[in-house]
Amino acid sequence: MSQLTQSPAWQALLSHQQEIAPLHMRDLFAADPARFDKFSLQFNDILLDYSKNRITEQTLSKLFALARDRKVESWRDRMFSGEKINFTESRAVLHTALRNKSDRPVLVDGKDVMPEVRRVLAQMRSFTERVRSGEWKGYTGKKITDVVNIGIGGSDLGPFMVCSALRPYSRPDLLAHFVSNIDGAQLANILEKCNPETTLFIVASKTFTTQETLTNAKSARAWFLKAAQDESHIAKHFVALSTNATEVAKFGIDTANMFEFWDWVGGRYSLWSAIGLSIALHVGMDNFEELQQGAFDMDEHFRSAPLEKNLPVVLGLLGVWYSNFFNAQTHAILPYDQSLCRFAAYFQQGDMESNGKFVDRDGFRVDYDTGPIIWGEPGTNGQHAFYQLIHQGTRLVPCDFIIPMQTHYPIGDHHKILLSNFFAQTQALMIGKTKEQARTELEAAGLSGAELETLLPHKVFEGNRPTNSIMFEKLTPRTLGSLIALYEHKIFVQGVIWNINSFDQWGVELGKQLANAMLPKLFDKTPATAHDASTNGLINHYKQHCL
Ligand SMILES: O=P(O)(O)OC[C@H]1O[C@H](O)[C@H](O)[C@@H](O)[C@@H]1O
Repeated sequence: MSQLTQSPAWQALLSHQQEIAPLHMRDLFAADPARFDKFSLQFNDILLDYSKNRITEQTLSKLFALARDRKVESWRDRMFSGEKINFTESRAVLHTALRNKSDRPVLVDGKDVMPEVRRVLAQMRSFTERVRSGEWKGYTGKKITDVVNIGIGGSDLGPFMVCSALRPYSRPDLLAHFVSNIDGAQLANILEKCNPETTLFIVASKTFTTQETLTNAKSARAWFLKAAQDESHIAKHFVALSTNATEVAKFGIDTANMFEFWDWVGGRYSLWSAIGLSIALHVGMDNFEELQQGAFDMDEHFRSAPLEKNLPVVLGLLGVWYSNFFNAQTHAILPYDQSLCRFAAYFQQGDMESNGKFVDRDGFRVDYDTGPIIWGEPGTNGQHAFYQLIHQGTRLVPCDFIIPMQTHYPIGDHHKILLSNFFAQTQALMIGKTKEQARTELEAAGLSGAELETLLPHKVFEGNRPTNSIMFEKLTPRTLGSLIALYEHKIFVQGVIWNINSFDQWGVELGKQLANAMLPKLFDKTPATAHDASTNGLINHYKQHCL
């Protein structure tokens, strides 16, 4: 048994789970009118209601004891202070420094990184202002109308998610597009909409070695040069966001047009860095800094609030409760806000790349589950697609429901309808519908006898399905910043409890290695023999049909 699973705090939760499992939330609510007040927290304009969880006060105190036992607070302080907690890459983890709005220095290897952070922010401000004002011109003297961010993973998902979320703050004459997939379809579809004279390409890659990004960027350059004819025009239409100046120069982008960030920024935590340039272009630098400010607000809360009042800690511990003590395999993120349509996709990388690890910090295979499968779609679309399983399936699916109280798009009573669905779904998942209630309803509808009995079991909802509800005033840049940081720190808390390194991602390497080795063999007819029978068979099937 691992240190974690044999710890008294873990063992106490294991036996406590036996007491909680038979309890139904509707009885817990009936027994305690103050349950909402006890189990909800407010941070700025964000309300977190976690009362619809299978918990009692005892559960929480045992979960907080686990957090203390795992030294969550000291790990948190080590992260903020620039210690190299990403030990497999020997790196500090300092996305929080990128949005540090205080005058506190942040030291890496004894050197304050804040002057560099501020230098790049100023560079971003001056560049975005020139582009947005029209002072920065394309090669024929026209202003930029389209920005195409070419990147993948952390160099795509964050900016894409935020640009979609903050669309109400954007200008219609400066559009942001995103190309990530190596599948030429995506690049082709976007280039179709763009004019080379007025398009700015942002090549976003932390390492500047990522195959997809470099291939897409080369093709974009070829498309551009076909019109512009002259390589000297590239400087007006291509900029790079990277930690790797050497590779940027090799690619042919002048390093004067490079916006730098640093190896202590993880790819999936990089939207706060120069990787956010497309956001700053789309919504303006003031709004980008507001987004950072919102994240900084949450950082301050995470650093200073007692665990019991700490939103990221509470969310993290509830996730551990279901993953490890109720065997929940997944966690759904369900924003009732179309603008957050990429929020779950963003945190698929954020969470699954961070905590999808089977080896602990000491190199041992864990004997407990780590990161859950993250998924989700905006409400109400999900209701008409997969909610059936959440309501009546055999699996426990803890869900986060997220909604702004005010909409940027006040059309008729759309938003009230959206809100009513939001309120109703978490209630339905909690309360369910008993056999007796279902029977009464069927009888009221005129059914009886065998007909009623046949239908009855299908009309029962067990309920007792856990949800968190997150409500906030309006999806502003600042609130969005706080929300993203909330989830980032939740992931951190869980990684600490599970004793894993949440900041490396070796698991993405093997597939890349094998693909690189295979690529040169896809150009001639020589049958593949070097692999297993399935892989040989697939490659040879392709060769027979296409070469
Ligand atoms: O920014 P890049 O260096 O191009 O990396 C892009 C992405 O690719 C990698 O495979 C990692 O899994 C991601 O964490 C990263 O965000």
